Parts: sequence; structure tokens; C-alpha cells
Amino acid sequence: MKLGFIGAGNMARAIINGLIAEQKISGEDVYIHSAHKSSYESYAKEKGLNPCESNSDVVKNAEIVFLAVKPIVSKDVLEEVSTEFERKNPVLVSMVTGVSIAELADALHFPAAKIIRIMPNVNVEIGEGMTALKAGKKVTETEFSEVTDLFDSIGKTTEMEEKDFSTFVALAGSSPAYVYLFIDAMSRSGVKYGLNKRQATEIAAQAVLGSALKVLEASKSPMDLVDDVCSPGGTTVAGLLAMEEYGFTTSVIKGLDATVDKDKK
Ligand SMILES: NC(=O)C1=CN([C@@H]2O[C@H](COP(=O)(O)OP(=O)(O)OC[C@H]3O[C@@H](n4cnc5c(N)ncnc54)[C@H](OP(=O)(O)O)[C@@H]3O)[C@@H](O)[C@H]2O)C=CC1
Ligand SMILES: O=C(O)[C@@H]1CCC=N1
Repeated sequence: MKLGFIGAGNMARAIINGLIAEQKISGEDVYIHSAHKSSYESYAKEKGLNPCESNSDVVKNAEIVFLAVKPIVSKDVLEEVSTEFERKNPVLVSMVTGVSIAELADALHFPAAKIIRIMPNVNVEIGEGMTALKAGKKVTETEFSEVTDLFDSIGKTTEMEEKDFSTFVALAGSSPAYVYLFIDAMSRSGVKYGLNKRQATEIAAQAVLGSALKVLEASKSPMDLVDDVCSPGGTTVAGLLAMEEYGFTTSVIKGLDATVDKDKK
């Protein structure tokens, strides 16, 4: 299976690195192009990918074309490759935030385009991603399974209606940044009490990892798990109440509200 990437930034690299690490693809199956030669050529060399001369060249060579550019340039890029798209008719997999399948087909001037919209997160790079997918009407079941299978190999997947993609961005696309911030805040607290930053960060990250696994495996709700840790009159409930006094839950929900609102604009 030949994969093409238009855009070679953080998200494209996370997907490619994850798929290569899982031995799902090899570098020679990947065609890549981005805005600056200096950016994609060195990466292609490092990973053994095929650097292309243009975005259309990517479309010419690939059966599945990933669109991994920022929303603001996405429509211009699709206009640029529309002729080659109509000629070759590969599957387009767009990870562009806030751009619907209908808008992507419009930008391609190609109503018959086979388009899958996805929302991955950066943790696909280490095989622990969370990716939402939605197939456009022209995509066959086999094509959708092939793409889903790629993301199943580098994390978990869920099929989702496009109307829910904004919520998903908040919960999984953007949320790694929020969790990193939480870990860093815990780590800084450790430093405040005299631990070195590396050790404090490792301790905080392992505590978050174990807690996330526990939530996934437990039959109890997260709130019941909170109660299990809070010994009566103990340290945890004291910390928890102080966090809520400073608006922890409200702050998280407000942050996700802002993410959803931004995606909908
Ligand atoms: N980062 C994340 O965690 C996530 C991002 N997304 C979405 O993925 C998309 C990519 O994001 P991200 O990788 O973070 O962004 P980056 O800014 O890291 O990468 C954007 C890429 O687009 C390339 N590019 C810009 N203009 C063109 C063009 N005209 N033709 C071809 N390539 C072009 C850039 O090229 P060059 O490198 O040469 O400058 C760069 O490689 C966005 O739509 C984002 O919303 C979705 C989920 C998570
Ligand atoms: O910040 C952004 O817009 C992108 C979408 C999800 C993660 N990064």
C-alpha cells in the first residue's frame, strides 16, 4: 500500500514514525512533500521515504493521500492537486481540524472524491494514539477498513459523526497538551519541595499513566476511583478540596469549551 503525505509537520511525522515503528509500513512505501524542501527532504532521508517534487507528485504516487497541513492552507492545497486527484482518484484522508468532508470535496472540485476525515493525536507516534474516523459516501468498506486498520496499529480508533469531531478534538486531539501541562504542574510542585525536575517528571508521568490504565480497566467510574484513594481525614481529600477551591474541574471544562468553540469557528 502506497501512502502519500502532503505536509511533513508534527502530525504527519507522528503518524509515519508510529506506522514504521509498528512495522505496518516501510519508508519506501511513503511519498512526502511539504512547503519547504529543507523541512521534508532531510526527514525523508532520515526515514528512507520518497521525497516528492510537488503535492501533485504525492497524489500521482499514492493510493492513500494524507492531508496534514494547517486549516488555513488546506483549501489552496486541494485546489492545487485537484487535476491529479480526478485523474488518479486515490483515497484522501484529511486530519485538518474544522474542515468537513463536503468542504474538502468542494475544494477538490471533485464530488466523486473518496474522502475519510480523521482526528488523530500525537500519541500515535508511540502506538498509544486515539483517532476518530468518518468515511465520506464514496469510500468503500474495504478502503475504510484499510485506513482504520492503520490507526488501530498505532492506538485506538472510534468511528464518529462529523458533528462530534469538535468534541473529539477537545477530548483527544488537543488534550495531550493539557495532560502534559498537568504533569508539568505536578513536576514543578515536586521541584518546589526539593526533587530534581527529571525525577519529579518521571514520578508524575508514571502516576498519570497508571491512573489512565486503571480507568480503562476498572469497572468503576473515575469518581468512584477518586473515592477509593481518599482515606478519611487523609492527604488526598485535603489536596482534592484545595484543588476544587481553585476551580480545577471548572477550569478543565472551560478549557475544553474553548477548544470546542475554536474548532467550530
Ligand atoms: N499537532 C497535533 O497534535 C494535531 C494536528 N492536527 C491537524 O493536523 C494538521 C497538521 O498539523 P501539524 O502537523 O501540527 O502542523 P505543522 O505546522 O507541524 O505542519 C504543517 C505542515 O504543512 C506544511 N505545509 C504548509 N503549506 C503547505 C503547502 N502549500 N503544501 C504542502 N505542505 C504545506 C508545512 O510544510 P513545511 O514543514 O515545509 O513548512 C508543514 O510540514 C492541522 O490541520 C492540525 O489541525 C490534528 C490532530 C492533532
Ligand atoms: O492545535 C490545533 O489546532 C491542533 C488540532 C488538535 C491538536 N492540534
